[in-house]
Amino acid sequence: MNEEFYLHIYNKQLEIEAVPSNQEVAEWAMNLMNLLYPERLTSPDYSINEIKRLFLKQEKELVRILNGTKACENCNNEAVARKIFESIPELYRRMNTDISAILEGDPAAKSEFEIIRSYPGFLAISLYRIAHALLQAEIPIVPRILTEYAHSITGIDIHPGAVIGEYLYIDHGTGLVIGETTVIGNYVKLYQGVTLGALSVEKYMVNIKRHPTIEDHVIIYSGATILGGDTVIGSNCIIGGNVWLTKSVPPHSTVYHQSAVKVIETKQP
Ligand SMILES: CC(=O)SCCNC(=O)CCNC(=O)[C@H](O)C(C)(C)COP(=O)(O)OP(=O)(O)OC[C@H]1O[C@@H](n2cnc3c(N)ncnc32)[C@H](O)[C@@H]1OP(=O)(O)O
Repeated sequence: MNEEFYLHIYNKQLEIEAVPSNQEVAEWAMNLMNLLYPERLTSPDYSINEIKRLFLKQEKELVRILNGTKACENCNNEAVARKIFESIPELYRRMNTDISAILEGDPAAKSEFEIIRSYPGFLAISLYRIAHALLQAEIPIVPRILTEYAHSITGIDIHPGAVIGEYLYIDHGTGLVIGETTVIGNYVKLYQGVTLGALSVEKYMVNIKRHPTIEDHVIIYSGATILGGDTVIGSNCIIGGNVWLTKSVPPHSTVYHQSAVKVIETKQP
């Protein structure tokens, strides 16, 4: 490597926005999850006072993260963190609706404990819900770091800008992508490989609704792709596996391809 290369890296350092490391952001969120769901820990036995102290510690840690985020240097970070933590009971209530949706919808789910401990869908939704609250408080960059952390450990990519109702059920979830301007109602079920995306992706579309709206009680089976900001999947629809949809669908519809698979028995020699 020559001097020019080292100089290039050195100069890049000077331009970098001060933002706490991705690891610090992820640790903060996972510690919050451990507090909200002590089922995630081995035999926790905190007193009520210790629980209060730990929540306060998390709030202060958020202030520290926000103070380290240069783009937000004029924000009142104490007030922002206070507001976020005041909304934690409501976030927790919403997360619990997601647990109920999984427990009631998935024949393989045996208990809340199992969902809290092992379901990637629940973890991804929970981290999205925290990130969405941070985004609503106009905190820069940190929400996206958080959902991309969730993406890296679960394979589920939910943009923090998506608006998602209660009782979201994600089963398996690997390869699920929910774009920035998606709107999802209540009691929606999503399976692995579903894409809620933009019809085409161009930079000028930055402030345009590019991703679909999914109304209440819709089931979208594995591998389905639903595209476009004007595409509305009406309530109580079932979208079959691998369906490719760029148009709206009226409520109570079932959408699936006709099977193109032919099974031809080959004669034994
Ligand atoms: C681990 C896990 O289990 S994760 C969950 C994975 N499972 C899924 O994602 C389920 C996906 N299910 C589907 O897509 C279903 O077909 C549904 C729910 C949309 C519709 O189900 P049904 O109304 O029962 O339709 P049915 O099974 O009778 O199919 C009717 C015909 O359409 C075909 N068909 C149905 N869905 C599809 C599809 N997604 N793609 C291609 N062909 C399909 C069937 O093969 C059948 O063809 P045939 O008449 O030539 O035999």
